[in-house]
Amino acid sequence: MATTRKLLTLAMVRQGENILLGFKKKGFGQGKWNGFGGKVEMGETICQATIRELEEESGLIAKAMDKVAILEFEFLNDPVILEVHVYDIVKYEGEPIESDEMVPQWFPVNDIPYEKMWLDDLIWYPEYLKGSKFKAYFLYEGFDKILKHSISPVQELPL
Ligand SMILES: Nc1ncnc2c1[nH]c(=O)n2[C@H]1C[C@H](O)[C@@H](COP(=O)(O)OP(=O)(O)OP(=O)(O)O)O1
Repeated sequence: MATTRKLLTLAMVRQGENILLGFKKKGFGQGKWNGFGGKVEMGETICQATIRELEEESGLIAKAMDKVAILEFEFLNDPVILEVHVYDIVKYEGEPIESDEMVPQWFPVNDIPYEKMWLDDLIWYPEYLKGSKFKAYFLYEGFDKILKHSISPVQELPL
């Protein structure tokens, strides 16, 4: 089966011991808490898409960011691989506001609502919270079962 890749972004916003998550009101991942992001559109760089999606979904304007991970998601019997570029938003302006897609809320990092998040988050958030840079791969069967995964630290990530 020939595979195709879809590029997506995910912006992580942390302030000290708190992390900002958004409750997805509609679309893919509806009913889950997640970082802020979406598809990279035609003619856009991954960085531009990260900034646009963060503003659209949370109202925050990214001023400095650092790529921390690339996550690959494959779904059994689905030729589309999701390649999610994860950025730590180091500096931003504005206050979180509810959007059409997301309801933002701060959570203490030791009380992240993993039971209402993607299963894979439980695996890679701890790496992110440690400050590591990494690549990870997840093979899902449906949306609620991970058949296989790998996670490996890296020194550098491509922009
Ligand atoms: N498994 C998993 N864990 C953590 N985060 C994610 C996943 N799968 C994902 O797709 N994501 C992230 C990556 C993106 O940030 C969003 C999905 O974006 P989506 O809502 O599909 O993209 P938009 O461009 O905003 O969508 P529409 O506006 O076209 O509906 O979840």
